[in-house]
Amino acid sequence: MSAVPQETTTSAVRLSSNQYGKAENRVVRVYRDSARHELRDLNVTSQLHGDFDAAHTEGDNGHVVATDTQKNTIFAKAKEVGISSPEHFLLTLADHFTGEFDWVTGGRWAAEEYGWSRIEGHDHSFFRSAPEVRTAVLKRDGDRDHLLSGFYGLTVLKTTESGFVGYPKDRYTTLPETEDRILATDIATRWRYNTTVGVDFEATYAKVRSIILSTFTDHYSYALQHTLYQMGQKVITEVPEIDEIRFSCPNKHHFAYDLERFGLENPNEVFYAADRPYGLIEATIARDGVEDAPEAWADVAGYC
Ligand SMILES: O=c1[nH]c(=O)c2[nH]c(=O)[nH]c2[nH]1
Repeated sequence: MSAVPQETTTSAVRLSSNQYGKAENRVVRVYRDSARHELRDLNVTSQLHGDFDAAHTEGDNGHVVATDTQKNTIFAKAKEVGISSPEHFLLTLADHFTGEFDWVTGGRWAAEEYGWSRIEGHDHSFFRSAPEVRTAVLKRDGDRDHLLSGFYGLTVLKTTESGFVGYPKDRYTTLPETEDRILATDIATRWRYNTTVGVDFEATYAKVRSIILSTFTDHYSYALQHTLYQMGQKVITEVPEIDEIRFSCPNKHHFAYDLERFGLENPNEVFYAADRPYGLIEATIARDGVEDAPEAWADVAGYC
């Protein structure tokens, strides 16, 4: 039997949003201008927006700045411009790609930074020290920039000055009220700058981190929700360049272990640290009167 040629049909489609680039370039910049070396350790992703229609629809790569070229540019800029902060480095990349290629109208550049400290003050030996990973995401669309900074993985715990009472009780509620419990969480946060001009990103990062940590300690927490709100309120109050801050924080439950079975009292001294399930508390605190900017957050995975 001879095969009957099948008629193939193609649905009418159009190319909608697209972006492309090189993800997770692990660039380490060492400054060796003196015997006392400095170090920045980043994981950088570059993705371009613009007129790449023909590449998708025609197979014409005339506009496709190769992802390999984007990778090389990241390493070249680490040498030429240096890395004074993740945010400044991303702005450098954005200026380069939008300046160099007419059809590149914007993009998304993201970085994570890993913190190192000197081993006993040593000139050129370091240990990975920062408990948190610092993050930055820059989205450029024409002449509009959206810049998010943040961190994740900063684990904090307080052994008292936290409680949880007053919640509704129904037939499925078993949780006893407590006015004295452990409060522990891994802080993940991102904040949105209202400008990229004239900001000292290093100082601002240190300030926000410090506000978040000191706020965790400075009040009686009625719930993790209550604590996140206070952290956000303080950041927005004290940092005029920030209009919005988001938190995503697990409530890392610590249950007082039942020692009565062994004839022992346990006045909040011995706990079982459960790893799952965990409460997941997320909140955005925004400056009053300022419009939301959903496009700034569009490509951020999860809540923040
Ligand atoms: O800080 C808390 N927030 C909650 O929403 C909650 N729910 C719960 O069971 N424990 C807690 N703790």
